[in-house]
Amino acid sequence: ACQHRLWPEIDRISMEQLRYARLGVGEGGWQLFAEDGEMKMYKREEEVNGMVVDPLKACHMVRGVTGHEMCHYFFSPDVRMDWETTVEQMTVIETIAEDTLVFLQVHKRIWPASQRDSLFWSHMRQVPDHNDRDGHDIWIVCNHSTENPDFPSNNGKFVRVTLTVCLVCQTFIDPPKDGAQIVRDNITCKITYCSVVNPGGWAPASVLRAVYKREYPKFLKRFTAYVIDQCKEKPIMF
Ligand SMILES: CCCCCc1ccc(-c2ccc(S(=O)(=O)CCO)cc2)cc1[C@H]1C[C@H]1c1ccccn1
Repeated sequence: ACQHRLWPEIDRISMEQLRYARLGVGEGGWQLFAEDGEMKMYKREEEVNGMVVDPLKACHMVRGVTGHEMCHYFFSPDVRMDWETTVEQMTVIETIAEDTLVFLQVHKRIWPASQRDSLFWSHMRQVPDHNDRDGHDIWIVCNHSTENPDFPSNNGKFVRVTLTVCLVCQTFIDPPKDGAQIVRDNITCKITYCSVVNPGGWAPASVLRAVYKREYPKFLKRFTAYVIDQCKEKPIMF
């Protein structure tokens, strides 16, 4: 992977997104727009050329899974269609490394806008976390739009969205008493999910904001429930 032409960009954007995810929501005009238990969703209202591109930041605490497990299932193409209900087709068009893939996805049409597709590299990485006392690493998956001459955007069929997404997960362990073995009940995963999606072509602001408000909470709730369900009978992947 390190000699691939995209590697410098992949490395830079992944680390930029890690820093961005770890910034609090206290400053920068974030407004809380959805809450569900431990999940809090914030957005900023932004437009580019009259198109809504509202950045989103979701913070969540999930008990019983590790950050490695969360990122593993988010990254894996094999299970993508099990939890990603807003995607009609998903293809891995390039394998840059075992932790770095290029996806082409056709998204379900959102009436009255035209149907979208997305083409992005996806990179998963473990990052040592220096200021974490119990020394548990951070796992991140970063998805960022890219181009590929074999799959030109706006090929007449779909409008190509551009996106940058990151899922940053940190595992916290509440060690059991008397040195007993760690079980899932002793584990909590702190999740920060950030996304900026440019719709790629005009779509009514009211439609987009309504879709974002409906789809993002559903998406994150469904994904985290999926991972909890997949992991509960399996040995812990730290
Ligand atoms: C007129 C609609 C314009 C934009 C539609 C659109 C496309 C892709 C995406 C998107 C692309 C990737 C990701 S991911 O986290 O990398 C996982 C892999 O699939 C997530 C969401 C979002 C939206 C925006 C609707 C919004 C929306 C939000 C959550 C689910 C579905 N739709």
